[in-house]
Amino acid sequence: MIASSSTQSWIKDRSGNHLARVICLEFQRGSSKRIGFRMRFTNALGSRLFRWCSRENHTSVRKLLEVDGTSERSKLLNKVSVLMGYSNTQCLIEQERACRESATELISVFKEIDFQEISAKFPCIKIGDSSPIELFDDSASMKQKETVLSENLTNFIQVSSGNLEATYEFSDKCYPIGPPLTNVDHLSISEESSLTQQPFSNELAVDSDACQELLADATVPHSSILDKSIRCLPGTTSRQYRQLEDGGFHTVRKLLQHFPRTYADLQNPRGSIEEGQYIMLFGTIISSRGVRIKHALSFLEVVVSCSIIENELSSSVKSCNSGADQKKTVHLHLKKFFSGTRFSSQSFLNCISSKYREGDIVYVSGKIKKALANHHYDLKEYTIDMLEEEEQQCTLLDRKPYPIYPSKAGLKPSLLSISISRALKMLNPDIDPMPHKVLVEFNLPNLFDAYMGIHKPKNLDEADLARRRLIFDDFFYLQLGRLFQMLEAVGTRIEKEELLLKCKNHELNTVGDDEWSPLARKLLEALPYSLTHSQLNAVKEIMWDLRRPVPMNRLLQGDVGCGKTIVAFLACMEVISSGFQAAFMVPTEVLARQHYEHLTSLLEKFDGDECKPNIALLTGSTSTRESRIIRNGLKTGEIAMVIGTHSLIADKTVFLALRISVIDEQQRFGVVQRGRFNSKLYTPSIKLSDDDTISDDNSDSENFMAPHVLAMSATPIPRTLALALYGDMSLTQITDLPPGRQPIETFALEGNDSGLETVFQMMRDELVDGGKVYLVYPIIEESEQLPQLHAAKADFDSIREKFEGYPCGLLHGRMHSDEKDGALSSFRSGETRILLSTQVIEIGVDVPDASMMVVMNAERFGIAQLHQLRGRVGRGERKSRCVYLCSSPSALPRLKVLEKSSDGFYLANADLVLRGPGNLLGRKQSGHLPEFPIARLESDGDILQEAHNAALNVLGTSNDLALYPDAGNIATGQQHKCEVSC
Ligand SMILES: Nc1ncnc2c1ncn2[C@@H]1O[C@H](COP(=O)(O)OP(=O)(O)OP(=O)(O)O)[C@@H](O)[C@H]1O
Repeated sequence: MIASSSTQSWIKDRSGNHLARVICLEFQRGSSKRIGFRMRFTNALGSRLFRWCSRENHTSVRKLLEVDGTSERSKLLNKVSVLMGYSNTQCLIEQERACRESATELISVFKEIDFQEISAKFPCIKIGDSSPIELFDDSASMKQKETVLSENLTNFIQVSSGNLEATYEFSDKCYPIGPPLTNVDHLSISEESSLTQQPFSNELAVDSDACQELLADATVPHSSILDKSIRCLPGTTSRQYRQLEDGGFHTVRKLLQHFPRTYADLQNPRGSIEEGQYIMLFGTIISSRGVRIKHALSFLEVVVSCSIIENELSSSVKSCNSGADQKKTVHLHLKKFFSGTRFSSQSFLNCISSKYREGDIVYVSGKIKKALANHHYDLKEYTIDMLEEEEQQCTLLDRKPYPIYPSKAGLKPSLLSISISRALKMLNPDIDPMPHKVLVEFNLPNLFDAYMGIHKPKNLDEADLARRRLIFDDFFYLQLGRLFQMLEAVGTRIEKEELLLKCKNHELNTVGDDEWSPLARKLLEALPYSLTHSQLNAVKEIMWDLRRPVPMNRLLQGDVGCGKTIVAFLACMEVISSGFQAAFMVPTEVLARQHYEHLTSLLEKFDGDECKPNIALLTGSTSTRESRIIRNGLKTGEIAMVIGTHSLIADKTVFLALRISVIDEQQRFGVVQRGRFNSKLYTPSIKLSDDDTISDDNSDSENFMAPHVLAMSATPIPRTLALALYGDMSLTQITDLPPGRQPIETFALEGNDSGLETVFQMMRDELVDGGKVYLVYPIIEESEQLPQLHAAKADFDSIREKFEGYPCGLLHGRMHSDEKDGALSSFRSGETRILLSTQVIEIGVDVPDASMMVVMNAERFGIAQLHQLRGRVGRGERKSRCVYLCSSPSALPRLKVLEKSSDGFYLANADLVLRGPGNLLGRKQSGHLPEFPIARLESDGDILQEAHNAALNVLGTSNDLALYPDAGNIATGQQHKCEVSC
């Protein structure tokens, strides 16, 4: 295959040192000819390239990877080496070796430098992959620093090759200050990269020894113990080291940051064991055997005996001691089947069964299936953790919470747990770089106690406090980094202090309504209502952003029905008034049409046609001919604003001069889609010809500026957490509802016959009174698997019969878009009075006089979703009602929460409380915050606020952090944490 020049430059751009090392490794393994042990090629090169090209959608490289078979893989290595600029693989390997020899030399130079002294003098912050930001910027110390560094490094730089200099970044901007060991590790032992294997394993041993010496050096700051290679863990075999490194655990810190997913209660639960139940129990192995069933089938059976307390009331076994606790022993059978002749040999079976010794204490979890004998159960989909270390068994005896670790990269939780225990033993109590004052002020444990508390808690409170501290760290360094970067951009001390004050006070920068553009003012006048106080503030704030010569990136957040749409429309009018274009993207066609009709009706009220902007609607169901006309209009600038769905991000949609993109309900769009939308909007809009003068007073740079982005969301997120969540987005919140809104009366009822009858009567009353009713269903058609669920289509006829005289409509996702629009507009116009719908109406649908909603099988929806659905009623001045019907009484308590409150924030928290702390440290809960492994979106806003305040205080007392010499260590040592780009 002849690689194109784009493939070549693509690979060159990414090759760096990593790829060269991977090639060496693969080559070494693939050509190993040890007798009886021919090592195979690994997949490291393939997986690395594959990850890159899938991320960047590079098809020609992907094709390059489509090789298999040993000889093919050696060809692949050769090909990639050539693309990287070497003559062949051999040549690459020789150069790499030379490089490593120089690296050993570098280590000896490092040894002579007093890094602690340097880093204490010149602390720096390093966030993610960014270059270190120096915290000391006065020129005198700069000179001093340069002298120190140059004196120490001149020797080395003279002997090192250019290649090496580039690799280790000895440039003016990037000094090897801060904990040097991270860099030394980087050179010799392992990298914080996801390389699956290390090349030159023999040489590694040499480098590793050299590094161990360095690590033991007394000048090393304590916190850098955390950055030691895991190869310093005592009692770990080299196979385990390899496994851990392959799993991404290269340093002690990485290992300690593998947090438990939950804690098991060491008292086995009370109650009875039931079929299908998922249990977690401690017990003792009483037998383990490998059994051959036939020549190619065998199984391993481990029997675990567990003792549980069974309460008389919940027991199926009768006892004469009414109400007393009974201790009962149950036997759990854990079976694993093997097929294949090589798994049926006696030696294999002996080997696997000997791994589970009689008397070993284990922790098992899985699903219960009754066995034939009394008190015997099969455990399906099980996991078994051995409590191998004495310490773990003590935990059991002391009845402390037992941490359960998630597996990672195929590593057994037991290996992780043991390695973590060993890492904890190595920790020093003074590893904490956080200023002591901060810990006292926010009542936080130190880092040592936090790691101990999260991995070996004495009780759940201690685990929770530890978790708090670790979340605080994540947020604190992020805030410190961000604020510090902001301050760096500002010149004098007074300006810096002013900026900090502004951050503390959230001071508003606004443009008064008398200064708005004529179009925005006309739209304001056309409204049948006046804006609420926070709507007005939001518009003023946005207008201020729109006037600045840098692109706005703002999130407009407000509860359902608070009136975000008009705020966004006004922003669009402002840019259209200056001759630019606006794009308004929404997640559904129904919503796009609704916004389009709403805006056109407002524009119709403008006097005189000449100033009315040209608005278009572009969705997936717009006909090809019409789309072509609209796209052409956008390209020529004839159309000033387009409202639509994903079609707006299609490649063929090109704008002449796009200046603002509004993204409604932005959480509905994936990050990738949003990114695509932004980048798409950035490029095509710059194609202006020489005579395309948009506005006399716009400079060229303004015309070529990327568009402003205004994202809208009704998701109730605490302000502070939203700041972390949406990175560098500014936040505007609408906190009040339009006047005249009446609270929605809410009822949660059981959907049995009498419940349904009550609801139907309420509906009848509402219809007689002139209201309109939504009936919301979880599914469209009846399902055999879920017979308890009501279905929209199936109920349609019976509802029509029941409410004769009141026309009914049907709306669901499988309908054609014309039919959907028809159903919604009939309901809006009053032609139909009852609308049977699925949750397609959840987002944004606005029928102000809809006055009642009934949600069938409400237990199928989340609380936030039910709150959004309820927001479809009560959008006008009419008193509205909402009824949640559930199919089982057990769901009622959850729904009753909605009866009590209509505050989105309160409900988000209540949801959390109701779900219980269960998966306390689970990643799932923090789905929105991938950068923060243990922070929870719903509950940890206050920690972020505290971290924000702490960072402000730290920078307030010392703008350049000179008073916090440890800050350099803080920041560099914690660089892995601040992976969010700032
Ligand atoms: N200041 C106001 N006074 C009276 N009515 C208003 C005001 N602002 C908006 N409205 C009306 O309130 C209703 C809801 O507004 P809008 O659709 O913009 O809400 P939203 O914040 O987008 O809600 P959702 O998140 O549910 O989509 C609309 O009918 C709108 O015309």
